[in-house]
Amino acid sequence: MVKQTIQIFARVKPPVRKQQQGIYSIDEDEKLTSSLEIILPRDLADGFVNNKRESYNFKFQRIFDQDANQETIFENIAKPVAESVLAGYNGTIFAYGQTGSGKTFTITGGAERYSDRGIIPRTLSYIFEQLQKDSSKIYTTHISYLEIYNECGYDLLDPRHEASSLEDLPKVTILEDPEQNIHLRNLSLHQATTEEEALNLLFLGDTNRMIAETPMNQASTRSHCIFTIHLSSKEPGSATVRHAKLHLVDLAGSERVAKTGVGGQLLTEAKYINLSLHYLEQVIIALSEKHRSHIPYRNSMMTSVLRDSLGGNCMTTMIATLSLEKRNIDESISTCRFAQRVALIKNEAVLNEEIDPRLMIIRLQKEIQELKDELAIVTGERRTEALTEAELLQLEKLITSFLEDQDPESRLEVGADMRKIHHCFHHLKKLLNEKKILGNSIVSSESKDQDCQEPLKEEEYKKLRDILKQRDNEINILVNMLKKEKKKAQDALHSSSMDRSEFRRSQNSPFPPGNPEEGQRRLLSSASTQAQDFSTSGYRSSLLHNKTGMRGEMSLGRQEAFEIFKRDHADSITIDDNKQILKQRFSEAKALGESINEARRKIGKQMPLWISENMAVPSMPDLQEERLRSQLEEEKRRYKTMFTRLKALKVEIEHLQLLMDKAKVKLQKEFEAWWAEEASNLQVKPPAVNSLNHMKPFPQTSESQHDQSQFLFNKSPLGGRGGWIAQGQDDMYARKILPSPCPSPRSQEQSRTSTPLGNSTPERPVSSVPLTGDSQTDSDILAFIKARQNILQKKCNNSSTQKVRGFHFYS
Ligand SMILES: Nc1ncnc2c1ncn2[C@@H]1O[C@H](COP(=O)(O)OP(=O)(O)OP(=O)(O)O)[C@@H](O)[C@H]1O
Repeated sequence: MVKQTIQIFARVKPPVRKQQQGIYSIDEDEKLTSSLEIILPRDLADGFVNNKRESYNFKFQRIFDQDANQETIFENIAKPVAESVLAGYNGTIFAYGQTGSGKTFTITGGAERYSDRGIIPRTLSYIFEQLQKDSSKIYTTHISYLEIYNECGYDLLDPRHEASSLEDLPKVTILEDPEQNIHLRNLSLHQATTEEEALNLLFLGDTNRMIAETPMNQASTRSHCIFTIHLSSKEPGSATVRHAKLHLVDLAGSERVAKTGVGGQLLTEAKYINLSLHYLEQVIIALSEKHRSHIPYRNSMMTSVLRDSLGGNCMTTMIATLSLEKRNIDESISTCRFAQRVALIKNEAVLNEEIDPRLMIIRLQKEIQELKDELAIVTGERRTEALTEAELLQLEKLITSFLEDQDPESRLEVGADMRKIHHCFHHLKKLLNEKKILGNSIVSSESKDQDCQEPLKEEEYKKLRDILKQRDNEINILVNMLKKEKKKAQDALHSSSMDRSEFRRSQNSPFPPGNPEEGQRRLLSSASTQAQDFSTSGYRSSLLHNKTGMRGEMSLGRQEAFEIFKRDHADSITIDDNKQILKQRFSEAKALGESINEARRKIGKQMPLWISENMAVPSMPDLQEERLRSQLEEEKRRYKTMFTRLKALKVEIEHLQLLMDKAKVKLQKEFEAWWAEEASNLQVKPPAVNSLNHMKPFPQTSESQHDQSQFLFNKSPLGGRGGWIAQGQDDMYARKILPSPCPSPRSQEQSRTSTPLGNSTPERPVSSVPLTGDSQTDSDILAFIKARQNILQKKCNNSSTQKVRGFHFYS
């Protein structure tokens, strides 16, 4: 058992602007702890609720200042926890702090650079590396990803996510067994056999979390997320399995409601969040008080799930994320205060070992069968058939050699067959009787002779004594054998009743209720099928296609709008950068692959040469041999270095692909949100002639807004048919502003100047039409409109009075 208080660390986030930085100092001098001093600016101190102290001091195991990179955080905080998990102890790392203080950045990582990978991907990488190195045990790794939002649990890895939204999926609920162990119903476990599979699961969960978000539900800020690595290990042949869990927890923002100034739905959410963080605080206060017997874990889902991590069987670490900008000082002080209380909590981590019920059952079944066999022998239930002649002969031979053996320790081995044992007894009795008669006659004749003969020689006397001793031994051995058999039979009866109670006990294992063997088999088989589903990058791309697949169904205009949206989006720089880096890494990997093949080829060529040299003159190492040997060594070294680099590149490429995929999903999502918002705006305010003024710009950079205005007037979503897009309609309601049959002079002018590709129906006033989103149908509609316009145009030309109509919309 390892007793340890919860370890607390602090991480200071770099400020957005340097001038907003609050005043603080970190004292690293002390040996075991570091201290953080926060100086409250005078203006803030005046309004600060608790008191007017100007300086606050907090102690932490270590404080990481703004310049600490992700590698340092992993090495110092997460790696020791991962090591204890590998040793079989439970571990938890949770990040606590206000919104925007860097919890997600620390736990999951940033979305821009490979070097920004957070604790989860680095820990996965480390754990899988260690598992590969250790061949003395068989390891199994499963992943689960739980989100708690408004006190409801959601499985972020539920395969049904693709078909339904988060809210429609079955909620994860808590079950407590009689031993007060917590089980989570509807939370799926997915086997991950490689780092890549585990990263895919992380990506899948994060994407599902992002997809579920709406502007009204910024779940990432207002939900708690628990990514769990379940590790089981077992020595080959042993039925004892070690289970360890590592929870990596990204808590919701800890700010107080009053400050956030929220209302309505957001207030409800904030209340839930504050309530669950409040209950977390209650649990922590109760745990830090010495004589409290009741700890209110059950008050919230999060404290129930993290029960073991808080004052239980777990090595727990907290990271207080601090944003020490002036306006966030009071929240940071609250976070530090919370951490000080957490530091008082003592945990007791034990190795979680249990007998694998499946293996135990197999072993017991085998033993039972053996015992049954033996029991049958003892009770004579079986083998009633008489021994064959050959068997009898064989037995008698055995008895003879046993009797002739001078070794007093020798044994008569006939096996656990009562027929044979009985036969031995009979035979020995017969021999003994024969000897007796013979002996008697000898004795009588001898005694007759004795008077006239010499007394028995000492040697003969000794010989007879030995024979007697041997007989005694034989009898003892046979009696012992009989006793042993009887005892085994009794034990067999006893064990089978023990077996039943063991079986009952095993039902309290973490496997689903019911038959444990069946439960685990089901769990493993479903996990392995799911693992297959998630294992390949093909799965990831198909997932991405499904998540972003809306594009395939887009109307032409919407597609074009998306292209422009994408081009102007702030994230496109990151995507492009990552694309560039990916390209570089791919070509580096390709070059490395070629070099590796070359090195392998060289090694393959040099090896036989070296061997033949060696064979030719084995005992005389000459210069040539020495040269070949060092060349070979050099090639091998080069090969190893390149291979290691290639492996690292593969991981980096995978990660970059995940980052890009995630960015793409985010982009698509933002576009959909923007499009939908525009659609509802248009429905509220029917667009007038100058309705273009109402259109909301793309929610991006100023540069993009400039481009957007160009887009509005220069780019035609209809592939140069001479119209403009009226943004913001869902596919079914999308309206394309099309040339109206009777143009106003002004609009004609505008058309001429603003439509570069105005070749088909450009110089006409515009009108609109609802499109369906189906490209075939849309082009039919457009063809119809065009034909209609031609007719109307003719009509207009005939008409003597030309009305200025400007834009109008067909509905
Ligand atoms: N140590 C850091 N170095 C560089 N950038 C950081 C750091 N910490 C956070 N950031 C950046 O600050 C922003 C907010 O961080 P993050 O999303 O991690 O905050 P959070 O505490 O998880 O917020 P929320 O409660 O909303 O989830 C992100 O853009 C992130 O990249």
